[in-house]
Amino acid sequence: MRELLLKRKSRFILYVFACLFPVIDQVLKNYSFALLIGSIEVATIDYFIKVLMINIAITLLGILLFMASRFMRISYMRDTILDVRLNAFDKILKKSYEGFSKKSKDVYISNLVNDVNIFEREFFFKLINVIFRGGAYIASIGLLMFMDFRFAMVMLIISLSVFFLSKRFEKRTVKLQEEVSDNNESFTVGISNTLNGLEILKLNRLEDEFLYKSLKKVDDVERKKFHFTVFTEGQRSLTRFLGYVIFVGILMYLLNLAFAGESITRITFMLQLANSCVWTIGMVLPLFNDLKAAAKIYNKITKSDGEATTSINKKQSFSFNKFIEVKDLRFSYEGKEILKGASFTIEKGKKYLLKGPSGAGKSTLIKLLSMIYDNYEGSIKVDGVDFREIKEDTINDHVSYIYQDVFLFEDTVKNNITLFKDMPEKRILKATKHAGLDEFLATKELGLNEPLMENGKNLSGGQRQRISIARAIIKDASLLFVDEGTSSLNQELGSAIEDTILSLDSTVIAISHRYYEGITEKYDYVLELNNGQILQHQSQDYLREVAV
Ligand SMILES: Nc1ncnc2c1ncn2[C@@H]1O[C@H](COP(=O)(O)OP(=O)(O)OP(=O)(O)O)[C@@H](O)[C@H]1O
Repeated sequence: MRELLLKRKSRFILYVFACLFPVIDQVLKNYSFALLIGSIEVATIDYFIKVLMINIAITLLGILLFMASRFMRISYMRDTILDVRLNAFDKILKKSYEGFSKKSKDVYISNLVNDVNIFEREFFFKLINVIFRGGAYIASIGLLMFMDFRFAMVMLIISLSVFFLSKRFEKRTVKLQEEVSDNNESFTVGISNTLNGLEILKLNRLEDEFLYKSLKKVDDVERKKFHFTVFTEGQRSLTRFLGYVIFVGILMYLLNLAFAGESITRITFMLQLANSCVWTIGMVLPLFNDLKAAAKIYNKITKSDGEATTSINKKQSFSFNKFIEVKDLRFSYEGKEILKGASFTIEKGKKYLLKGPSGAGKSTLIKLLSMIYDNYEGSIKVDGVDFREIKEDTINDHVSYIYQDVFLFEDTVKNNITLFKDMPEKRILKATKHAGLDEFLATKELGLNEPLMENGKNLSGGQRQRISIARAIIKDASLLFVDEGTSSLNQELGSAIEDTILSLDSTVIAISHRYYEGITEKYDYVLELNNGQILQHQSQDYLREVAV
């Protein structure tokens, strides 16, 4: 939190000063009010007019101070909130794929929207109040020390006692704010799931059931917010009540001074200063707890979860010229063993067809070979270098993927294929031709510049798949992973695309449940995954055996 506020140190100091401007205004107003009351005692029209002029001048000064304070604070707050959003986004982007996929993406959306909003709403509003009230308290107690040292010391001791009392509420306040944040996450995930499956819900007339579930989640969020508000307001009420009790004591003491002959102006001014101390006790102390809660939210959305987000200890870069050797590979999901000592070798330039029953672990194996997971046993080495020593980001330039689930950006066909890189048009057209996109592009007035809707909503499944295939082809990567890459294409196009994939120079490791006559035989090897083990076959032999 401190590093965020002090990132712009001089502007933060200016911000604190700006928050203190109203303190000057308040002290001056207290004094001018005391003069006004005191004018009853003096009882001359000249004195009254003088006091009135002072009051008007102080009111005008107050307006100027308010405007200056706001102007000086606003840009600092705006830039700091922008930093919070950037830091929160940065934390998500720096996550490893494995770390990222542990939570639903909607949790991250909730962090970026709900939590940032909580922070924005709570933090600066509370901070300005703490600084202003804290400043007013120090100014008031300082002036009181000049006027009546003993009285000021008693006020100080009372304030410290209430401060320690309110500290006892801190833990619970932070916890309740965290619960609000967690419930916001769960609500966002629930709503997103409902919207994602809306088509199925409508077709099966399940809307009411899901509406009820959503309402329940809204209810949970609101209940948590209510608990938080009740608890924080409860604190405020308690400290306010203590404030009233203290105020009655102060009033009795000042009445005694008045009976002893102290001037009305002085007594009124002391009353105003003491009042400002009492209100500080009543209002600032609970705000400290609210600030702590907002800071906790900031840490939650911007600080690392403790998982390794970068590969700082890894020194090697990915380079694949000969072999990838997998030895005795074991991998489990939460105790469920998927790979049980698989060993095989991938030779550069060869084409591998990964076969196995549904749920055998084929996609998992591809994730391990593309360095998405690293919590495995055994070893994976590329040209003799252990995967665990290779920086994850260095593999990206060497690997392409064609998956069944295609992600498309809300941008042109061209940018979706080149992934926003500058590439010669000739190279793009070659890739679109190989991916079977020519016919589709010919129907579009803007051709490659045809805009796509969010995730390619305006395309058919096959068209989306072909764009992803062109994206993989154009990358010209040394290693190409294909997971059911042609499943949404018809037999004719699927076989043509698979033929294209097999004609690339890349080493191909593909999962496919489809058999294309005369094409599938072009794979060099079949890796058969069964019961966590890999059996490597010459593809011709394997396919002949299966056909029999
Ligand atoms: N992130 C995950 N967390 C926990 N279990 C998982 C996860 N991903 C996959 N599994 C489980 O691991 C097993 C292997 O899944 P995987 O997707 O690798 O199989 P597959 O052979 O590709 O299956 P299919 O041919 O049906 O796509 C399955 O039982 C699956 O339920």
